[in-house]
Amino acid sequence: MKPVSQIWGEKVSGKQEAEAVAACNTWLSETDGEMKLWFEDLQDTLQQSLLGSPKSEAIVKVRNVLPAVVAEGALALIRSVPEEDWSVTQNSLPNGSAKHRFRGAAPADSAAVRRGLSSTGLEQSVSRLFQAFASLMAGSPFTFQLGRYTQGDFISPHNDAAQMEVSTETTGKRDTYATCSRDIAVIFYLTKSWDEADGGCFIDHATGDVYVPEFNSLIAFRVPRLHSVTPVKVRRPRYSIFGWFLRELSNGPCKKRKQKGTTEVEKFQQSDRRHSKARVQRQGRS
Ligand SMILES: O=C(O)CCC(=O)C(=O)O
Ligand SMILES: [Fe+2]
Repeated sequence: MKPVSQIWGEKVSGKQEAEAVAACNTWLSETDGEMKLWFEDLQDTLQQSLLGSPKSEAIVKVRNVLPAVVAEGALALIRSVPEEDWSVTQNSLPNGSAKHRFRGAAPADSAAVRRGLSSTGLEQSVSRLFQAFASLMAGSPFTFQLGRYTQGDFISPHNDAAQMEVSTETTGKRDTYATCSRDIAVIFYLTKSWDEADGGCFIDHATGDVYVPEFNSLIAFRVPRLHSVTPVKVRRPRYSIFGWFLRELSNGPCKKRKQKGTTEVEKFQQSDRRHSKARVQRQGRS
């Protein structure tokens, strides 16, 4: 980590960032302690409002999702992701997906998060963060990733509906795969002092409501739901953790993968590797 970094006009002390990351890691690793208690209320709120009967039509917004010091650590963590790990995604999907452009990093599904927990450094910290969010809907398979929108980035109206094959469990060296559809979308915002005038606002097309990304808050909703992100107007990055809780469609998990490189995370990782390779070549490293 740099001793003092200048990030789009924000002075950040490397020491403060390192301390925030350490506090975040400590809290997240206490799975049976404070974190579990902290998330209990949030779990109830989300599960009752999104899974209750009749099916909820509302978007749930929750403030102060993490203790303040942990949220600071999560922001420091996302800022410390190396530039080459951020992959641009823009209208590259052949399935007629909505127009969009933003950067994503560290995509992970349920099994990838479990594997990441036994690694070290940034990968472990990010996995812990994803695991914490995953506990909000314990038992559901999921996919999460880090998001970064900079000037001009956006997503045009779309409803998030998609099906995918994800690895849901790891037993020994073998992953179990299942065909899933997105069921609940969650977006956790990590950018400070963001105004409507900065763009990058979440628009709910069902109601016309505008959600300005608010530091340490999340929104969640049932998929499908038409929404968009307005173009970011400032150079300052808009950071988020976003993803979906999934519903298994197949009759029981499929034990064997159909084809190498077919899961959503693998596709992303392949494009990420191409992207990193291009950068490494440009930088003249071997
Ligand atoms: O970041 C947001 O506010 C929404 C992101 C979104 O809609 C998506 O990634 O599908
Ligand atoms: Fe979306």
